[in-house]
Amino acid sequence: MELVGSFQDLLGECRKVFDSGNVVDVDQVMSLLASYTSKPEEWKKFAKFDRHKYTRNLVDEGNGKYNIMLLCWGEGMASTIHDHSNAHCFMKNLRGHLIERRYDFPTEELGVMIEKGNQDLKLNQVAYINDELGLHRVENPSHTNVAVSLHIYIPPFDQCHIFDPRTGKQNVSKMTFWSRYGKRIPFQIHEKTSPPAATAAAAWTVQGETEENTKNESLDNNVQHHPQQQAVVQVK
Ligand SMILES: N[C@@H](CS(=O)O)C(=O)O
Ligand SMILES: [Fe+2]
Repeated sequence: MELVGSFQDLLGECRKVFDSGNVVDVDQVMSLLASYTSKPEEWKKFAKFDRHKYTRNLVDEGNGKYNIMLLCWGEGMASTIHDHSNAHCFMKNLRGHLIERRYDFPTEELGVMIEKGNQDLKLNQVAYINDELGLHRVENPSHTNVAVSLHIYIPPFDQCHIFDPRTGKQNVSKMTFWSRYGKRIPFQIHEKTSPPAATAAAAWTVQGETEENTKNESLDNNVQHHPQQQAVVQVK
């Protein structure tokens, strides 16, 4: 495969590939993503960070067929264990270092979820997951550097399941964009789709946290690198 020259070219190539049929050739898309060398000046207008949680920034709505977005991870930020609503999920590291941890769907007998493998996603590396391959969570392990990843979801989805790592219980999490096409989305109040807090509360306890500061029903889940500090909890 030829090298993709720029971020804009990559978006154009994705459009061609995904418009050309209904079958997703995973290897082809992975090679396409791998062939682009990240240049921050080409994508930085989409990369908008928040202090408290990782952000999802829409780059291309893909004619309704797929979504391309940049995810911006502050120091120590992470997602919690989640699925991808039966979509294909491609990701590529555009900046920094990320770790992807994988899990199986919990069985009927719920219990602590055990990581079945993990991979480092170094700069420019590409990964792929779908629900048949299992669940995952992603984290920026750095205390000092931010990270940015490009994600492609085909078909697009706006909610997924999140899983309590201690019990395997699942909840629905609505997913939103922090910005679209480089423009910040005005503050919105989102209806909660999850059951009452009691069921979700347990989902977010990271080692060392108290129950009180863990009521969080969203997909983001900051890693607590400094046990002496309290983890920041997003309140929607
Ligand atoms: N799938 C997650 C990001 S990740 O942790 O893979 C999302 O779209 O927000
Ligand atoms: Fe994911």
